[in-house]
Amino acid sequence: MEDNECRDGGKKLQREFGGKRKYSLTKIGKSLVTDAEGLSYAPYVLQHHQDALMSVWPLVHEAVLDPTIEPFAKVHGEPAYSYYGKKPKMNGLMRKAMSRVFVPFMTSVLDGYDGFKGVKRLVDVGGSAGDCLRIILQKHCFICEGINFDLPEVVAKAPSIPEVTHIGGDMFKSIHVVDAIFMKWVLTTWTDDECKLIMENYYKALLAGRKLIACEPVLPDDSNESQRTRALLEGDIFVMTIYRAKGKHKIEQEFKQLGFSAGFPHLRAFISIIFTLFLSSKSNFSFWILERLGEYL
Ligand SMILES: C[S@@+](CC[C@H](N)C(=O)[O-])C[C@H]1O[C@@H](n2cnc3c(N)ncnc32)[C@H](O)[C@@H]1O
Repeated sequence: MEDNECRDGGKKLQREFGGKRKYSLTKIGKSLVTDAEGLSYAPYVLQHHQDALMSVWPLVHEAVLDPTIEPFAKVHGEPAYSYYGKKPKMNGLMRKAMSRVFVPFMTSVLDGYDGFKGVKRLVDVGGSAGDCLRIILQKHCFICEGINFDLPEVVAKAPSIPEVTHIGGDMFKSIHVVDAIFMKWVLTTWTDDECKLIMENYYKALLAGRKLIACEPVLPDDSNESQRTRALLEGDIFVMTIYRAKGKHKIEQEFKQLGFSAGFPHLRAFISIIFTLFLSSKSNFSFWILERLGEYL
């Protein structure tokens, strides 16, 4: 809560309660309390402050000086994805943390975007435990089958979800042929060359006229001091430190070039502002709808 808000709130309460000082939670404090939908930011805060992550931050400068250094792997001897896969407690906390982010995110996506129409088989690549897919299938009953595609060790622990098949694999090698590919928060952890490789595999897996729906954070062209830009850049630094030193957030033009180089000449961008991400800040996600050459209207 801003100082002014605190002072004004304090005065108001003193008036209302006959001069007696009363205390209440600030907006940020309230976000840590479980809401009516059973969600809270508390696991998100706890997840970001786990020892395994905190011990990596002091090495962030090394990754800036030399991007071949992976701070997480240097501290723990292996990359974050495989490390998390072996730690059920950490994985569980991350899932709880992410649910506070992806439930409002997916609700906002599905309220504002109708591009799933006509899709019968959908794959969520890097879908983790399949939670996003569950929300998509609940809203869009016309989708007959959802495939949650992630690393074998991740899907091995995924809970059973009606109409969802969990498939373990490697998106760098191949993925299943479907009507549409959904992907959220995946490209941002890979280099441009790796992103291109992933997207070329998607292109091969998609039949003519089908599409890739990519939901990724998009940086503004020019950096500024706004809370939104700061939150996006903070996400970029988080990825660099915890996941991949070479992974980076991109601006719109970079996404366009990437899609084009992987064979997707048509790109539509939908911008969604997700108010609830990163506590009080507004965060800007774009959905990049990449379509196969000339075959999709
Ligand atoms: C940042 S998480 C995003 C998870 C989910 N899409 C979301 O938005 O909450 C990236 C996901 O990609 C998965 N992943 C990493 N490497 C992969 C690979 N080679 N093939 C398939 N999935 C992979 C990770 O296991 C993880 O679940």
